Amino acid sequence: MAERFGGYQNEIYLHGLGGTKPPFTTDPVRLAESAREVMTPEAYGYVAGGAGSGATMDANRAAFDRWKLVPRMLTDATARTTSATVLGSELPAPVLLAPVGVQSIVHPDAEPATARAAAALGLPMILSTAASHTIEEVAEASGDGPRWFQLYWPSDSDVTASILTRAKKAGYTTLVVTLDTWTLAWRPRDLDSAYLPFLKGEGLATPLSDPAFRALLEKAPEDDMPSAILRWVSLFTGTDHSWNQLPFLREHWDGPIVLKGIQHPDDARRAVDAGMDGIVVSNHGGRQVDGAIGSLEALPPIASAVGDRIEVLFDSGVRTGADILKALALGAKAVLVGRPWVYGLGHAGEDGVRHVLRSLLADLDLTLGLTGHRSVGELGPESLQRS
Ligand SMILES: Cc1cc2nc3c(=O)[nH]c(=O)nc-3n(C[C@H](O)[C@H](O)[C@H](O)COP(=O)(O)O)c2cc1C
Ligand SMILES: O=C(O)C(=O)c1ccccc1
Repeated sequence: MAERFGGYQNEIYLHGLGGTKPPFTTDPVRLAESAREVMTPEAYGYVAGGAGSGATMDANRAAFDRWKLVPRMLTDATARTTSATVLGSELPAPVLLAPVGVQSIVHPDAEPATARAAAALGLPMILSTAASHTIEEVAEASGDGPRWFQLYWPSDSDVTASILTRAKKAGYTTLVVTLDTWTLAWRPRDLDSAYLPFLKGEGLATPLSDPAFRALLEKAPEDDMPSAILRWVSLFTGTDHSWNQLPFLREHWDGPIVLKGIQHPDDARRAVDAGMDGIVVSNHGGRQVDGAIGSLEALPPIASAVGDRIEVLFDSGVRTGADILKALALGAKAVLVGRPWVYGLGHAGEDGVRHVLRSLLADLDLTLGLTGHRSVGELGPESLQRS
C-alpha cells in the first residue's frame, strides 16, 4: 500500500498546526449538508433523495445504529492492515466506489475525475452504464487502477452483448449487474422538479456511442435526440428479467459476475445456484423501494444462507469507518460507498473525491486498530453487540 490511510489524520492535524484546514469537512453529516450549497437544487435533490417518504434511507442508518462495536485492548494493533482480497483482487481496503450514473450533473469533470481519484488510492470504481462519459473514456482515466463495470441490463440482447464486449475490451474485469432498478421508483422530489437526468440527455454516453444501439434507431441521435432518448429509456426501463436469463450474461462475460440489489436470503441462494460469483446486499441507497428493511438488517441472514460459497458485498448507508467494521463483522467481504464521494465530487472534483475517500479510509484504519483488530479478517460477530 503506497499510503498509510490512518496517516491522513496526522496529515490533516499537521496542516492544522500551520493553520491550514482540509479542503472541506471530514464529517459525513456536515458533508451531506454542505453539498447542498455547491450543487444545483435539482442535482442535489436527485443525489440526496430516496424513494417515496424516504423511510428506507432512514432505515439504512437506523440498522447501523442498532449494532455497536466492542473494543478489545492490548492486542498489539499498531502493526495492522486494512487490505483485503475481493473476488480475486487484492485491494488496499475493502471499499469500492458504488456505481453512480450521470456524474456530470454533479461536476463537469464527472466520471473521469472519479476514476482518477479511485485509481490513485487503488480502489475499484464501478463504472455505471448510465455514465456521462463513454466506457472507453473512463477506462483511460482509470490508468492502472482496478476496473469494474455495472450493467443496467437492456431488454435488447444485441445491445447488451455489444456493451459487454466494449467493457471487456476496455479492460473491465468484474461485472456488477443491478437488479433492483429495472424501472425507476416513485421519487417525489424529482417528480416535483420534473427532473429525470436521462430525459435531459444526461447519462447516455454509452448507448449513444454504441453501434448496436444506433442500429436500432431510424435516425442518428445527432439528428433526432428526443427519439434516441426515448428508445434508450424504453430498452432500459420497464423490463424485468428473470433468473433463467442469467446464462446469457455468463456467455458474454469472462470474469466474475456479481448481482447487486439482493435483500432476501432465498434470492442469495438462487444467485449461488445460478453460478454467480458474488452479490451486493443493497437497497440502492433507499432509492427504489420505500418502506423496505434497512440493508444491514438483510446482511446476517444472507451471510448465513450463502456461507463462503460466493462473496457477499454490502451497500446502502455506509458513512464511517465504524459502519464498514460493522458490515464486515456481519459477513460482508467489502462495502460499496455511494453518496459521500459524490458530494466530494460536487465540492472539488477529483480532489474532492480523494479527500472523502482518504478520510473514510483513515477513519476505517484508526477504528480497526482502536477496537483491537490487526486486520479486517479478524472481524466477526464477536466484535459487535446488538442494542
Ligand atoms: C445519484 C445516484 C446515482 C446512482 N446510480 C446508480 C447506477 O447508475 N447504477 C447502480 O447500480 N446504482 C446506482 N446508484 C446506487 C448506488 O450504486 C448505491 O447502491 C447506493 O448509492 C448506496 O447507498 P449510499 O448512497 O447510501 O452509500 C446510484 C445512487 C445515487 C445516489
Ligand atoms: O438514480 C439512480 O438511483 C440510478 O440508479 C440511475 C438510473 C438511471 C440513470 C442514472 C442513475
